[in-house]
Amino acid sequence: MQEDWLKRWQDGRIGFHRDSVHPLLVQHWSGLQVPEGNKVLVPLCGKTLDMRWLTEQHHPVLGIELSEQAIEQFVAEGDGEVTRYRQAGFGVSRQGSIELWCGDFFHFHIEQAAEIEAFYDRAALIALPEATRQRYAFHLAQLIPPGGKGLLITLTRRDAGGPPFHVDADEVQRLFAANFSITHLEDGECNADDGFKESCWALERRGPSPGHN
Ligand SMILES: C[S@@+](CC[C@H](N)C(=O)[O-])C[C@H]1O[C@@H](n2cnc3c(N)ncnc32)[C@H](O)[C@@H]1O
Repeated sequence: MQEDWLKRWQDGRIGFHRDSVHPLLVQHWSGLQVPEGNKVLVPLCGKTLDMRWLTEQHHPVLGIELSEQAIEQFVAEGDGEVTRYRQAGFGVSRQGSIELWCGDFFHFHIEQAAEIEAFYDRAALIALPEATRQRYAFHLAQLIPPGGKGLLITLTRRDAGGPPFHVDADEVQRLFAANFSITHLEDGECNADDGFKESCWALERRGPSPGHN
């Protein structure tokens, strides 16, 4: 699966990439009331421009992406000096207040996530096959502190293909309800060509349960 993603970047088959900021992010981020200065985790970030928009809202961003090519394209398309260093087995590229960690999201652990307070997932969960989505939801919960908030954009589709994979409201509940409170924000329009329909969710990491030490 990881090889497939690297190959996609090599071949330029990146139809998921948008050349403008995602409208659901612009519409719903402020409603989460994430304080300025809080660092936002963007798992499976590709080279999304949404990360630049988040920095314009005064959030430092930490993106994690398998493909070095994606990261190189992102920084080349941006402004400003790039600093590169290694940390915890990842190659990190920093440009302004965006740091991009090159490697497997599942190898990024809580020790590296100390400053993360929020997250943004567009086309990360839905990029993963069913068996990996449970692991993703659990891993994400380990990285977000109690009270931390995030915006999640999922997708449903008429057929059974993927990626992007079909993730419906029941699955969002199944995956996240144990660790997050979930608010459904909006369903987008169904695209007449491919039958894809996006949905947007606000998640808030639950605190430790009463009596839990
Ligand atoms: C569908 S794309 C979405 C990218 C971005 N979120 C966007 O909205 O444009 C999924 C991305 O996740 C990356 N990826 C897949 N599996 C990964 C993993 N285990 N760790 C880090 N990145 C991964 C792929 O290389 C690809 O760039």
